[in-house]
Amino acid sequence: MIIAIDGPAASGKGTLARRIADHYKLNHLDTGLTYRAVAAALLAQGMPLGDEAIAIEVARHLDLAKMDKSVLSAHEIGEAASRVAVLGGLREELVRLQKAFAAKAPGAVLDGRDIGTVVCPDATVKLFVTAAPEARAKRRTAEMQGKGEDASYASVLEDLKRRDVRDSSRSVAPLKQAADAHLLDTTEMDIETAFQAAVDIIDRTLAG
Ligand SMILES: Nc1ncnc2c1ncn2[C@@H]1O[C@H](COP(=O)(O)OP(=O)(O)O)[C@@H](O)[C@H]1O
Ligand SMILES: Nc1ccn([C@@H]2O[C@H](COP(=O)(O)OP(=O)(O)O)[C@@H](O)[C@H]2O)c(=O)n1
Repeated sequence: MIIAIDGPAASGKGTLARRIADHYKLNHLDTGLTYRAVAAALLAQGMPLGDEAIAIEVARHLDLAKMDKSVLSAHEIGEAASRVAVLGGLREELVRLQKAFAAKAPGAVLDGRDIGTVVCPDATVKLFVTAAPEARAKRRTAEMQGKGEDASYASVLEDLKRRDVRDSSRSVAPLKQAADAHLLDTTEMDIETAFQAAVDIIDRTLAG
């Protein structure tokens, strides 16, 4: 069983993906971390984020098990990740790794931007998780402040909107809802309510 979860930044897709994987005893891959890991490596080497040859080389040596979320979740790495994510050759390399992860038993939950459209077009269930930009910015600001990062609501909102535009308008694998994905708008839902809504959709789909 494969569950594909896509959506914009800070919509809650990662939180849902982790809980759903736990609930159905599936593996979980946060595919955003793969783009973040490549961006972080380029930044650390002082290389331009548009250097596709080096980005591909980094991706070829990427070990999914060694990606450190606590380091990679930094706000500026998210911005850099969306810049490398426009590179088609890099995407091919990362999608290869993501597909191999999804193929392993007993199945997986993957979250990202193009899971339902490109990585797992035949997923058992597809969710497109969204929320109003203001709700997402509020969540991300609280998350960053909770980790002691310096964050203002206004600048986080501006950054998220800019990233949404870049992710939705790029020519390769743009962020978009797959035709057969279920829309889950979590603007007015807390985490528990969103999780229950997702489980309802998944169970209904599995029951046919
Ligand atoms: N429905 C929700 N209501 C309130 N906060 C939420 C909700 N879903 C997620 N969060 C919080 O918002 C932040 C971003 O969630 P996350 O799952 O990391 O989003 P994404 O993976 O889409 O970027 C986290 O701090 C998370 O705990
Ligand atoms: N499947 C994916 C996952 C992430 N990405 C890119 O990677 C960036 C960071 O993704 P993320 O999921 O870690 O970001 P958040 O939604 O957690 O803020 C996104 O803005 C996208 O540009 C992508 O292009 N395709």
